Amino acid sequence: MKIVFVRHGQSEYNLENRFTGWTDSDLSEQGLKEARQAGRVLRANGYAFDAAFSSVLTRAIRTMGLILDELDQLWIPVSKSWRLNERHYGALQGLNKAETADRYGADQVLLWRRSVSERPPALERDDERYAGDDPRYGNIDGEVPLTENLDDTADRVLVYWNKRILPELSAGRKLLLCAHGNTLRALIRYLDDLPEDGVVNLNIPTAIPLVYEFGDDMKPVKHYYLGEDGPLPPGEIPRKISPDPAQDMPAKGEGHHERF
Ligand SMILES: O=C(O)[C@H](O)COP(=O)(O)O
Repeated sequence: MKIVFVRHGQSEYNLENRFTGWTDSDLSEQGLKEARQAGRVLRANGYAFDAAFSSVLTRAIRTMGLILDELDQLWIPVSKSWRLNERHYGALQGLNKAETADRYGADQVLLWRRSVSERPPALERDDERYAGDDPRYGNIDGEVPLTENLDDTADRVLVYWNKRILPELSAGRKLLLCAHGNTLRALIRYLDDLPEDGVVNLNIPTAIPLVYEFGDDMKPVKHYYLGEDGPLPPGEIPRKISPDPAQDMPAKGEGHHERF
């Protein structure tokens, strides 16, 4: 049983090095290319899907569409849920990451970005960035978040994983999930039972298909990133020039890859 995880291609906010979270920043030109390339990689490896899942944020939906287009599979059932949205970045949303580090210190910004328990300052409900009035969140059970840490994100992602994705996966359907850096970190932390320092050092590159294979007990047995010629050897993730410093961390920051 297999599921392919894909972080969306580079977004406009990624390009501008801004905290994004629930802001609906679309793919940049580069991100559009990356998403199509992810589709071509999957096609070159003979992948075809029975169903696909994404968040309700445009960058993930568009990435999913471009991948399915490359696979000539735009027709398969797709499901979108706010539960797969990026971690809510609170009042940091829209701010430049480097300027925020200058203002609050790099250590504080690293905690906001990578710790599992640290919540960024919360948004106020009267802030124009508050998502509560957005019709796409009309069916949310509970309140639209004002900020989240990685544990909060995991709580809502795992409800969807257990209720919607796991049953399809265990029925043998081949699935594609297009989501976000921190949504995928939260999910992978759970699937691989990563310790806290493992997840702090876990960075997910944009638009590189990450395959998870499961055994009959629905525990992951194997995972690997895909390149055009098949699974990439550990540590050989295509490194992209990214304006987002976290995506270009040296080997020390690639804890996840060491686990292959
Ligand atoms: O929401 C964001 O800003 C990005 O998608 C992920 O950002 P991070 O690397 O700062 O967590």
